[in-house]
Amino acid sequence: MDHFWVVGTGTDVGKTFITTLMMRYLQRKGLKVVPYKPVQTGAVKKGNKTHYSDTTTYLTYSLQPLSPDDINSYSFPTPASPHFAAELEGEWISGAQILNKIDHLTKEYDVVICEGAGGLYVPLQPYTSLTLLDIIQRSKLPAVLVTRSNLGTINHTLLSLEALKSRGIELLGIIVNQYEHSPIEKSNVQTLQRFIPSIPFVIVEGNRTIESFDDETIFERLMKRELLRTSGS
Ligand SMILES: Nc1ncnc2c1ncn2[C@@H]1O[C@H](COP(=O)(O)OP(=O)(O)OP(=O)(O)O)[C@@H](O)[C@H]1O
Ligand SMILES: C[C@H](N)[C@H](N)CCCCCC(=O)O
Ligand SMILES: [Mg+2]
Repeated sequence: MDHFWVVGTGTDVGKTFITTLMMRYLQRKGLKVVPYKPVQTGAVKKGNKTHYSDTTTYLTYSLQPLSPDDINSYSFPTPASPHFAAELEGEWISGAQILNKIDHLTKEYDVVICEGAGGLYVPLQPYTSLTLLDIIQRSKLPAVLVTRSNLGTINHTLLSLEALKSRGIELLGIIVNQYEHSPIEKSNVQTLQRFIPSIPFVIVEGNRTIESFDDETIFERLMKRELLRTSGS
């Protein structure tokens, strides 16, 4: 079975939103799916409770039971780069631990969807050059890139694609998120398609709920055959 990363051109582009949509889409195909957020930062306080929006979103919207231990390795309260958020807590993010976890999960689930933290060149440790991109490369899994639709996305998207290509990371597709149908967004998508002619594009509209995508097959053309095969098919 293919497992893959959902990565972004930066933070807040919609990686969790898209991961959740793809999780539900594949769960509805009868596949046993786990979203895995290796490192999340930025605790959300509600009253005397603290939670993390990424894993809370997975748990809230999953159509299958999820074990909290399976969906995350590191959580740090400061909304900052993983290397700094970990340092503030006196913690150390181990790349080997993340890769071992992914290996374990791929043996337990039909599909593992790994979500990045921020963009690609995100440091994981305060005194080394280890980045999320290194981990993605070492995992040998392909990636879906989530990008914005508005002004600035052309450069951010092409730079991110260059980074993936330079590491030999297979690109499954590009998801243009929070699309609002403006002329500049239409031009942005056409321009990106001109620069990246052979890759599937999926346009995801903004201001919609997770459930509102349930009956859509927007990910059909993204999914390689292996992802759609359910047992016995
Ligand atoms: N297509 C969409 N429609 C409606 N809301 C969206 C959409 N995409 C993203 N959002 C909302 O925008 C916010 C940022 O999205 P999200 O949390 O998925 O970003 P992210 O890339 O995962 O960020 P991080 O780098 O922190 O992991 C969230 O509140 C999310 O629910
Ligand atoms: C806090 C935020 N929502 C993400 N969890 C982490 C973003 C890291 C960005 C690092 C950087 O590119 O400066
Ligand atoms: Mg997220």
